[in-house]
Amino acid sequence: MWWMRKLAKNVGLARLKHTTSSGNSTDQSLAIIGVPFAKGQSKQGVELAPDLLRQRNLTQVLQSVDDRLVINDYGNLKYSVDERLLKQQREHYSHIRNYADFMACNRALIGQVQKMLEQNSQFLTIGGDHAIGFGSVAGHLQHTPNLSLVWIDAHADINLHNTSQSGNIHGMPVSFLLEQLRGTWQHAGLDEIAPNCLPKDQLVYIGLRDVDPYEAFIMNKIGIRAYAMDSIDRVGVPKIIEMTLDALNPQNKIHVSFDIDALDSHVAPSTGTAVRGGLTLREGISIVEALRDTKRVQGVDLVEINPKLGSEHDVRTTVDSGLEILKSMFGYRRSGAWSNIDTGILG
Ligand SMILES: NC(=[NH2+])NCCC[C@H](N)C(=O)O
Ligand SMILES: [Mn+2]
Ligand SMILES: [Mn+2]
Repeated sequence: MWWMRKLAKNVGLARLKHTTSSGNSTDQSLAIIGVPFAKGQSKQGVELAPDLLRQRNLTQVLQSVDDRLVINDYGNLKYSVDERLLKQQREHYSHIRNYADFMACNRALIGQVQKMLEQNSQFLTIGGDHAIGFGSVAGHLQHTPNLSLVWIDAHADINLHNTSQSGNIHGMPVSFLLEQLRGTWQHAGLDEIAPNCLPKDQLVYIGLRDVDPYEAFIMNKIGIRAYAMDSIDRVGVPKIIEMTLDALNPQNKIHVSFDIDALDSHVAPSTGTAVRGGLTLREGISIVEALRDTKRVQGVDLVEINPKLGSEHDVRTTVDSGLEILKSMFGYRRSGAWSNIDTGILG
């Protein structure tokens, strides 16, 4: 920040350390991968979000939050569908939409996430629709088997291929990840592409308000911790955060999968399956701040921003909200940043 440097110079300060920083570690690096995947649902437009966020200066925005963070943008993910996946689709999964594309994209993403974590301390996956939550979390699990997952969403996205009413695979990624549900995808070869999976007690949902009957049945049956909007109303965000962190293994790294539709449609209108009565932006920020403050967040997804839905103003509002969430996720403090300033300015 030029004015701080100028101030430092004018007052003759010996050294002006970091002006805005969140952590004390020196080698923090964040990998970013865009996944322009839109075949998990039927509306065109979500594939434009990664490049739109870049146009809105995603890297610079995150850099301004933490000037020591090294940010590596790996561009947008590419994938190709092979005959084997087409065969799986034909023989077992033709009743859901775009299975082969889903698997091809997520297979590529699983490899990409592992590579990024070998080279960086954290990663951010930008969707695309939430179907890519599978590859992002599965890749994370292959690198870091002891992982906890916080899924912030209006929806549970835990449908099985034979319970989904829409056939949209963005409503199913969690069932590919959970130890207790993977067996329902027995023709998908999951043991090969993603042997490590998530035990149900390391998953917490926050923000639910549109859960399909079969999803509720499944969640209830296997006992999944879910803080839907009604619990948030009853006990408030601080208590929800406390219960979430109590539930998760304190030794584990954390993956935060943030579906923009978790936020209320006033602050995030440009999304394919908007549901009213959601989190305020402040509640969303509070939640990600608390998660960030654990210093255990290693992977983050931001999905379902659709720049083709709504007015220009709607799109701006939605992207702005997404950027605020990411800022807080990666270190922004609403109270200001001061802890690393050591100038001797007050003598
Ligand atoms: N990632 C999302 N926005 N998912 C919405 C899913 C909606 C519905 N439960 C379905 O399975 O089709
Ligand atoms: Mn979702
Ligand atoms: Mn959703």
